Parts: sequence; C-alpha cells; structure tokens
Amino acid sequence: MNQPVENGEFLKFSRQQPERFSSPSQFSLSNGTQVTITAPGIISFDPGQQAAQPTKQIVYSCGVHGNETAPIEICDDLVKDILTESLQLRHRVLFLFGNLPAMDIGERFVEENMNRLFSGAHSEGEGCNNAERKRARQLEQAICDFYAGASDSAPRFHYDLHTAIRASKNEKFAVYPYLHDRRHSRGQLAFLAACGVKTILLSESATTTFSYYSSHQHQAHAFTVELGKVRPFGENDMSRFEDARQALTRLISEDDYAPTVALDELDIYRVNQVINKHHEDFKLHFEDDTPNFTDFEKGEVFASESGRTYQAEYAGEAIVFPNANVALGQRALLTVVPTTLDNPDV
Ligand SMILES: O=C(O)CCC(=O)N[C@@H](CCC(=O)O)C(=O)O
Ligand SMILES: [Zn+2]
Repeated sequence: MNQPVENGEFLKFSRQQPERFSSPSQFSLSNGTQVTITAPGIISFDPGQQAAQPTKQIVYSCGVHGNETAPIEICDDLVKDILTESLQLRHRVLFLFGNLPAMDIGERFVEENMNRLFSGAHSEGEGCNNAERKRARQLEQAICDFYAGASDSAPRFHYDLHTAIRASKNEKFAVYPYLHDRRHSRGQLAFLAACGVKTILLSESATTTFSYYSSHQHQAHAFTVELGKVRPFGENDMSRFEDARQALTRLISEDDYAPTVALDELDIYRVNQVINKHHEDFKLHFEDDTPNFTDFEKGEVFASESGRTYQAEYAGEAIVFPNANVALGQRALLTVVPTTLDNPDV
C-alpha cells in the first residue's frame, strides 16, 4: 500500500493538518517496515523481518517543551528518513512530538508545563483537563502500547530530548531519573557520551517528568537529555548536534550499537537540593544570564522567598535550571554536587 505521508512530512502534517491523523492508521513500507500512526505527533515503526534479534524498544521524544526546537528537527529528519526508506531500521522505535500547539506559538507550553504532568499528575487537582494534561495522558498511553508490542524481555529505552533555557558551562547534559533499587547503566552512559553528553545528573527523588515515568513505570533506560540551548526553528547550528544525531541514528539502525566510555571521561553530579517555589516573591540571588553549572561557595545564597533562604550546603555546589518564573509548588532550581559512580551495571 502506498504510504499516506507524502515525502515523509509527518510532523508538518501533524501540525498543519492534524485531522489527517485523527484516527489511528497502519501501513507498510516497501522495505517491510510497519508504520503505526496513533495521533498527530505519535508514530511508531516496526522493522518486521528486518529486525535484529533481540530487538530493542526505543522511544525518542521531543518537543515536550514547544520551543526546544533542535531535537524536534532531529526527530523530524529521522522520521522522514524512515518513511522515505533512506534509513532501514533494525529495532522498534516510537517517536513522540510532544506539545504541538506550543510548537506553533514558539513557547515552552500553552497553559501548563507538560513535563510536570506525568506519572498521574495529569489527573490530580480539580476540574483541570487542559490540552497539556490530555496530551500527557495520551503520551503515557502511547508508551504503554508501544512497550506492550514486544516481549517483556526486549530492553526498553526512552530518550526525552530537550534544550535548556539558559547557557550552560557544560553544554550537553542528561538527567538520570531516580532508579529506586535499580543500578545505573555503564552502557547507557556510553551511549550518552556518544551523543556528546558527558555530564550526568543523578536524580535522587521521584518526579513527575516524562523520563522518570518511563524509567519507573516501565523499567526503561530513560533520560532527560539536554542537547544545547533553546532557539527558534531554523536558527539552530545543527553542526553542534551532529554527534547526537549520529548516535540516535545508529542506535535504531544497527543491530547492536554499543559504544564504550571510560567513567573518568564523565562529569557526574548528584542532585543535592530540589528548590521549589512556594511564594510569589521567590527570587534568585544571581544574574539572569548566570549559566547552568556555575558553582557557589558554601553558605552563598541561591534564592529566597518569604520565610526562607536557600543556600549552598557544600563548596562547589552548582546551579541547574534556575527559573523564578514557574508556577507555585514547582521546581525553580536544582543544585548539584560532583560525585562518582562506583559500581555501575553493564
Ligand atoms: O533550562 C531549563 O530551565 C529547563 C530545561 C528543561 O526543560 N529541563 C527539563 C528537565 C527535566 C528533568 O529534570 O528530568 C524540565 O525542566 O522539564
Ligand atoms: Zn525542556
């Protein structure tokens, strides 16, 4: 059957003519790849007879924040390459283009930060069923259905691709969600390093982010991956994303892409403080253009609000994702301190 996505322009049609994908559809490419479109921005591929044994189950998500465009462009290109058969897959892969309305207005979100709505947070609180909550539910369901489509023993992966709001001393970095009783994976650190991501933040608490959802609910190897800085569509220097593009391509198209890394090549931090905003007068005590990973002296004040100040507990404690302009109750700042990973899993 002819494939109904001309020139592989799945993202373009998802944004401009979402009604084309208002009911689920399936079709096959001439190379045997089976395509399933569940909704605008949600498309999965199964290489069928061409699949490696064992197959991996890989999720690439992007645009959970609508203005983080470089990962959207990378995923758009990969989907086009698969649909036009210039890329042959060896593994099952699901692409999720998260927040289409926010992409259209070039903003992080429309009503609510979608990356605080997973693991059931979309259904908490009264009477709020906005588009971002519905989409978070739909994205969770897409992941459930996708992982259910292969044996439980097929390893699961989810890379939730972002770019950061501000400049960063370490341009590319990843958040490794809290693993509870599971061990960190050396192979995953090597894959991230191949993407150019050599700074890793080990989270030490449950969150309502997308990557934590896949990690905790589905035991996936899952990460929030920050590939650079937020820029409008068309204004990214894509040469800065070339390593990531190549590694993401190789993972889905090679039987067993298994890069290696020496742990001492990595900068590993653990999250020390998760500072939430509780009052409207919350303010940061450093300049707006202070880059991520700027470190502070012990006792220096990071932020304050009515009744509280937040300060460095360690010499060299560094800031990540500072943002005073978040909703009450949400994270306004992470602080991190260097650590080591003594005994990672394979
Ligand atoms: O640069 C910023 O302030 C935000 C960039 C971003 O969207 N980061 C993610 C991190 C999610 C995580 O902690 O795993 C977010 O804030 O949602
Ligand atoms: Zn983001």
